[in-house]
Amino acid sequence: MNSTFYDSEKPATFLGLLRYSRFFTGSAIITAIIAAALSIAPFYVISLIAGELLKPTVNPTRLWYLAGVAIGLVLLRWIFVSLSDMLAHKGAFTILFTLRKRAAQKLGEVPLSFFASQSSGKLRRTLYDDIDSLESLYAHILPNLSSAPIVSLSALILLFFADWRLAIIVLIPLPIAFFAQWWMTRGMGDDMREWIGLQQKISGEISEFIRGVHVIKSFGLDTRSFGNLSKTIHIAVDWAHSFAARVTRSFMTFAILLRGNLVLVAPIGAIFYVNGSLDAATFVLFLLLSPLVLEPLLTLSGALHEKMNHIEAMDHINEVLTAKPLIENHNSKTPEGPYEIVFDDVSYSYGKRLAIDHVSFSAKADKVTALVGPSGSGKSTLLKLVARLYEFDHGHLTIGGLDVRDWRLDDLLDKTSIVFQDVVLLYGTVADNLRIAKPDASDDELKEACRLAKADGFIEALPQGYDTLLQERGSQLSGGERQRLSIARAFLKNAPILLLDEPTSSLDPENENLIHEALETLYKNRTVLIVGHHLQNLVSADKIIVMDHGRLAGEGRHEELLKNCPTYRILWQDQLSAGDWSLGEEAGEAEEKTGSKGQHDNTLSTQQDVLAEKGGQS
Ligand SMILES: Nc1ncnc2c1ncn2[C@@H]1O[C@H](COP(=O)(O)OP(=O)(O)OP(=O)(O)O)[C@@H](O)[C@H]1O
Repeated sequence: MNSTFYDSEKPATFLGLLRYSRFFTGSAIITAIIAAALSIAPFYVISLIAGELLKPTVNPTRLWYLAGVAIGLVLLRWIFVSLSDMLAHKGAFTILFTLRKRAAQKLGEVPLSFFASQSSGKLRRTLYDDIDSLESLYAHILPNLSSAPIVSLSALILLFFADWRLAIIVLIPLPIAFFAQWWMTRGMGDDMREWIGLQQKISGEISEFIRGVHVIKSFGLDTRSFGNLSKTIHIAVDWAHSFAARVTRSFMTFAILLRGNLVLVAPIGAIFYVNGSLDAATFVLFLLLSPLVLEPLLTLSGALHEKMNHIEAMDHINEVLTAKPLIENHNSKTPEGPYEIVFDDVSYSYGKRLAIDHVSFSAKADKVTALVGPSGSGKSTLLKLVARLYEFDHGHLTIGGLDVRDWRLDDLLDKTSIVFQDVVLLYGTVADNLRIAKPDASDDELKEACRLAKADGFIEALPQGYDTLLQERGSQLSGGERQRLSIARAFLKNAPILLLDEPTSSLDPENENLIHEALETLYKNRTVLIVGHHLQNLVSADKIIVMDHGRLAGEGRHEELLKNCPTYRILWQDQLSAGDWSLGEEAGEAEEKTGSKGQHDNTLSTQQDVLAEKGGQS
């Protein structure tokens, strides 16, 4: 992650990217220019043949000779065209590959907040479509652009040498065509931007559609219910029709005017021929070459249209390439531990939305600190700040005495195990997914970690056990199974800092108890920061931090908070009510029980105990 093979944060430019493939693209341009020069030569030879044929006595040997030369030149031109095409494609794919690698490297360096500001559809379009679209630039447009002027210029020079009067006639449509083109394409740059914006919108909405299709189905709705997507597609189709009509009109006018020079050259050349001021061979040469003088301008015009697309694509690519990476201080020495985590007046906003508001607290080394609070109060954000997935805006955050921004990122990730609510499983086997936590883990280590995480049972029941290929995002596993795999990863990694964001949120009560036993083992001698909603599972935490609307509402042990922290008391009471029993007597029972369970009771579930008792009684 630390090694960069490019200038980080520098935007890419069309010319700058050529340095990734100097040899191939340079050779492609040279061979395209040679091919262009060769494309004029056969016409000259053909005009000589025509002149020969119009002589009173035809020399067959010379005719055969000239025909042979013309065919040879055509063949030679095709060899250079093919060579140029092959080299240009090699060059283009080298550039695309390097650019994609550069973008992927940058995505690995930016904080998670970068992804929050981009829709996944847009990002995918940038990495795939926008980068792919540059292929036509380097493989086709660039060689064509380099050779087109050569064809024009060499044909024009030849014609000026042959007859300067008629050569001027050849050029007459040029200013008229340019004026017409400019007139008809005014304001199209903005239209193009609008078009690209529409495409991005569709791409984003398609991603939403795919992500949300199960919700649509589960509510018995059909695809017509995706009003936004279909509305955007209809707007895009109407827009594309009217835009295509405008582009076609302007392009056709330009093309007709440029190709129209023959309309002037043929009659005026005929007059010159009849009055004897132009010989037959030269006249034929003009008839053959006149269209070629201005025709390459059509290539140039097409390339300019394409360039608008490419400018837009390059803007998107540069949004990724110039994104600010996380700053690393490579000189700092990673602390050896113990790893106390201290928030000192820390604030963080998602854009303009303040999520953490001047929060200060410490999570003692090798102790369990629980983060609780109403939904949206900022608990998960605090965990993400510790793992530096987001960069806090204000205050200080230290781990083991060192500012988190001074930690080497690799070391920080190395010392931290994270279990999130949304478990990310990648395409690969169960074992591959586990080894993300420890690439060199032996099979026995995998099995031991899974045993501790209570994941061994279901893995062994899979068709190929640890070698079972997981479908996309592990969709053949239940939420609880995916979560247990994630906990197994934490066991495997064996890091001294443990960040858990509702690790048991997808588990049924039976599994939840099992996992809590497993987690108790995992907690030993680690600094643990755990976000949880089920307070009854957290009452024996060494410290509980209560968050409310991004602020610290209280801190301490369960009993202290029940007395001193209204937010906590409300949360606790809400949970007792949600447990389907009244707050009166039984809530009191629960509190009493909590108090009586002592400071280091490992069975964390007060409410479950009470409920179990209720079950036993009934
Ligand atoms: N990526 C994001 N972009 C914008 N706002 C966000 C983002 N993630 C979270 N927020 C907002 O920040 C605030 C804190 O969110 P956070 O997820 O930290 O809360 P939480 O206490 O963990 O919530 P929950 O218990 O529901 O998981 C919320 O108001 C949330 O809407």
